[in-house]
Amino acid sequence: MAVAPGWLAAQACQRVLKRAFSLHKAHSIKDMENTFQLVKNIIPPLTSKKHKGQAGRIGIVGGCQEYTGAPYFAAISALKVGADLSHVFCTREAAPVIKSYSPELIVHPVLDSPDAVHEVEKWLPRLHALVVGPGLGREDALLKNVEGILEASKARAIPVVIDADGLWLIAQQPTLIQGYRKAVLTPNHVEFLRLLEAVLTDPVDSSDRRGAGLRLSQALGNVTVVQKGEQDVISDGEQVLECNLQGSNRRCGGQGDLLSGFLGVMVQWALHAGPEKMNGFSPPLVAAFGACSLTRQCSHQAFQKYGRSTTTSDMIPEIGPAFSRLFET
Ligand SMILES: NC(=O)C1=CN([C@@H]2O[C@H](COP(=O)(O)OP(=O)(O)OC[C@H]3O[C@@H](n4cnc5c(N)ncnc54)[C@H](O)[C@@H]3O)[C@@H](O)[C@H]2O)[C@@H](O)CC1
Ligand SMILES: Nc1ncnc2c1ncn2[C@@H]1O[C@H](COP(=O)(O)OP(=O)(O)OP(=O)(O)O)[C@@H](O)[C@H]1O
Ligand SMILES: [Mg+2]
Repeated sequence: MAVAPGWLAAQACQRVLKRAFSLHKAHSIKDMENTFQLVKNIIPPLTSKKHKGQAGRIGIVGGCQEYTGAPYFAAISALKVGADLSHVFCTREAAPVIKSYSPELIVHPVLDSPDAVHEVEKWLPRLHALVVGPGLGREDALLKNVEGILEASKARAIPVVIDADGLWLIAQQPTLIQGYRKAVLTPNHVEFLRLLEAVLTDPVDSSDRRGAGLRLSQALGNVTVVQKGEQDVISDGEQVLECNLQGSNRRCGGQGDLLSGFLGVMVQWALHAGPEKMNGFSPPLVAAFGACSLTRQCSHQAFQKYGRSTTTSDMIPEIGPAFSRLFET
C-alpha cells in the first residue's frame, strides 16, 4: 500500500508531541500542538526575495583563554538554525582558536581591549540580537566591559540572551537587566539557585520550579527566565510554559550553549513576528519554547546514534533534521 508523505509526516509529528506532553498533566497534546504552531508562525520563510542578513545577524559575547568551545557552540547553532551571520566578540587569545573551528564565524578579538565597549558598540546597529556569557569567564575586567555592552544594547533595544558567566554578572548586579523585557535568562540548575539567592529577599521553595521561576521573573521585572533541567520551565512572570520533549540522559557540556544560540535567533524572529502571532503569549516565551524543544530534539537524535559516547559536537549535524521534524511538518 502506498503511504502519502504527508501522512507519514503527520504521524512523526504526533509521535514527537506524545513524547513531549505525555508527562505533564497540565497540558494536553492539543496545547502542545498549539505551542509548536506558535513557533512555526515565527519562522521566516526561505524565499528568493531576501538578501543576506535578513534572517538574522547575531552576536555572541564570550570566549576567553579557558573557554573557546562554548562561544563556538552558541555561534554555530545560531547559523545552523537559520541566521545569516554570526559574530563572536571574545578575548584576543581566544580568537584564533575560535576562528580555527569554523570559517563560517566572524570573530572579533576585542573583549579584553581597553576600548572593548566601543569596539562592540560600533557593531550593534548591524546586529539583531546578542547572546552574552557562553565561555566568558569571570574576570573582573571582562565583566566590567560586558556591563557596558549590556547598557549599550539596552539603549538600542536589542534583545539579549544571557547565559553562563553572563548570569554570574547578573547575580552580582541584577539591576543591569531589571525590567528589560527583551532579556531572556537561561540558567542551569546551579545558576538558577544563584539567581534566586541574589534576587529574592524572601525564602522560596526551589523544588516548586514553576513557582520559583515565576517569582524570579517577577522580581526581575518580567525578564523571561528559562530554567533548564529535566523539564525546561519558562516564565515571563505572567505565564509559564514547560518543555518536556524527550532529550537524552547524556549531560555533556555544551548543550546549554547550543540552546542559547538557537534562542538568540528565535527571540528576534518572535519579536519581529509580533504579538498578534503569539496567541496571548509573549514573544520571548514562544522563542524560548522553540529553542528548548530544538535542543532536546537534537540531543535525542544524537543519542539514538551515539549513545553514551554522544557529545555536543554530535548534536550539530542533527540541527537541520531536528528543526524540520519539529517545525516543518
Ligand atoms: N567547551 C566549553 O568551552 C564549555 C564551556 N562552558 C563554559 O564554562 C563556564 C562555566 O560554566 P559551568 O556551567 O561549567 O559553570 P560552573 O563552572 O559554575 O559549574 C560547573 C559544574 O560544576 C558543578 N558545580 C558548580 N558549583 C558547584 C558546587 N558548589 N558544588 C558542586 N558542584 C558544583 C556543577 O555540576 C556545574 O554544572 C561558562 O563560561 C560556560 O559557558 C560550558 O558552557 C560547557 C562547555
Ligand atoms: N535532567 C535532564 N533531562 C533531560 N534534559 C535535560 C536535563 N537537564 C538538562 N537538560 C537539557 O539539556 C540542555 C542543556 O541544559 P543544561 O542544564 O545542561 O545547561 P548548561 O549546564 O548550561 O549546559 P552547558 O554545558 O552548555 O553550559 C537543555 O536543553 C535542557 O533541557
Ligand atoms: Mg551553561
